[in-house]
Amino acid sequence: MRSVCTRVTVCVRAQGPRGSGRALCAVAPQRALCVAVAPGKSEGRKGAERAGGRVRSFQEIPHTGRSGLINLVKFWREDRFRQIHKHMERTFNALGPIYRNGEEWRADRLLLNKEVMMSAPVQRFLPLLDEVAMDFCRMLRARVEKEGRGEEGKRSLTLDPSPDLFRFALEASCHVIYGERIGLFASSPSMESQKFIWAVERMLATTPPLLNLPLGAPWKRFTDPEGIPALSSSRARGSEAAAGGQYTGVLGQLMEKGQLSLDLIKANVTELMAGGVDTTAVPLQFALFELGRNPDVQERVRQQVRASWAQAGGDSVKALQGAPLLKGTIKEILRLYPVGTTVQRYPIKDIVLQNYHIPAGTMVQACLYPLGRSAEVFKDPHRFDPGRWGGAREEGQSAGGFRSLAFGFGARQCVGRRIAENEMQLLLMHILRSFHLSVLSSEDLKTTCTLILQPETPPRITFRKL
Ligand code: HEM
Repeated sequence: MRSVCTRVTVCVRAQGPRGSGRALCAVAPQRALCVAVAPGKSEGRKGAERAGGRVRSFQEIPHTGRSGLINLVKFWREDRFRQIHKHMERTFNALGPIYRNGEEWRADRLLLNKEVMMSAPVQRFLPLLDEVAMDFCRMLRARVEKEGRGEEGKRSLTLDPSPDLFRFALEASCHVIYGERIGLFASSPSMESQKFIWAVERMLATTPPLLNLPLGAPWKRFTDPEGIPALSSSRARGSEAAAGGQYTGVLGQLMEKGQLSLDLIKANVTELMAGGVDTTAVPLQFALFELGRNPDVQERVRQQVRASWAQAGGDSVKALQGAPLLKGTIKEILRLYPVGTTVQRYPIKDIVLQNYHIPAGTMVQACLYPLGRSAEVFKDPHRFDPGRWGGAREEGQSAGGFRSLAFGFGARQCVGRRIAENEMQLLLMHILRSFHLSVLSSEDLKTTCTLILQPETPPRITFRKL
């Protein structure tokens, strides 16, 4: 294993609702270790040296000098959780993910993977995402034309796109999960859609406080059949559509195949909904900002998109394949702004990290924010460069695999990964074909950690029609 530095400090246990294992902040664990990947070069930093060849004990790991509880209280008092990613950047250096899962969980997850991770279902739901991405651009073009400045056909409009990006992510998630549009880009959504939108908004708003409490009434509402309004109608519609060979969405597919119990389907669909909205809406804000403040990069990505679009004859799915810089843009955004700031694992047996002994059961967190901004891992780490994720490895860089951990890794990696990647790439592709992007100020965005990493103030973007 590579040599890494370790540094213990206050840790928050990341545990999603219903023990989902998602990257969310909650209470202090009994024993925890935060780490960020660093290559062998880091050997020699404080605490990293070998102790006469022996493996150092867990107690010898350098720490902040306070007990976890005192640290936690201090964090609460000073409201430093919002800046925990910066705190990690200052304080952590190291790595060590390993993990376990029950057999039962694994069997269910493999069934879910068949609907959302494998290439065949992804190909089936891509057109659904594309339809929403194209609608978003149509809506934005109409708005720029109506409210923008400048000569007709070339108008520009400066706005905070975050509410529209949230609506886009919600509409796209619903289309893939339920196989149905909820009409967020329509001038007035139907009452059923409106109720659903309120339910999802409530679910997202009640999640952070509930992380510190046992499963409570607000979350239970989402596990009741009424909490998933689309469930019953989807069942009826699903069998009709499936009979006609039509793609019915993830929910329809799961119900059609009947391999998971209804309870598990409800749980998984709820989790997909909870995990799939702001996780994509927020990186899209960062992406528009970075493309806006890096016009040369923006132009390079646009040229590739245009060439690929022309070659694909206007087929979005094919065009994506010919524009790897779009994928690089997403990877680059998640490197600089990892929406979930850590990935956690509990080693099932004792391990050695950076020559320290880590007992089994210690929660080990890989801290993605400092990892993504480390000069030891990425050349010129503060430069926004989608091209760095292309085939050729950067000079002096080690194997790429664990440099991109924003979606986690292994069997427990983000189950919505393919949805998220494609949804974001498709939207950026259509935006770049339609608009030139710029920002009023190219100063770094201030970020805050409220459940996920996001801008303190959403950036305003100028969209100029092309
Ligand atoms: C840029 C977007 C996203 C990022 C960066 C992200 C990141 C992550 C990470 C780091 C994990 C934990 C993985 C691990 O421990 O190895 C996770 C889990 C999860 N994500 Fe995402 N996610 C994103 C989008 C989505 C979307 C769109 C959905 C749903 C459609 C989703 C649903 C989930 C679920 C359900 C889990 C729990 C999986 C399990 O434990 O089996 N995520 N995500």
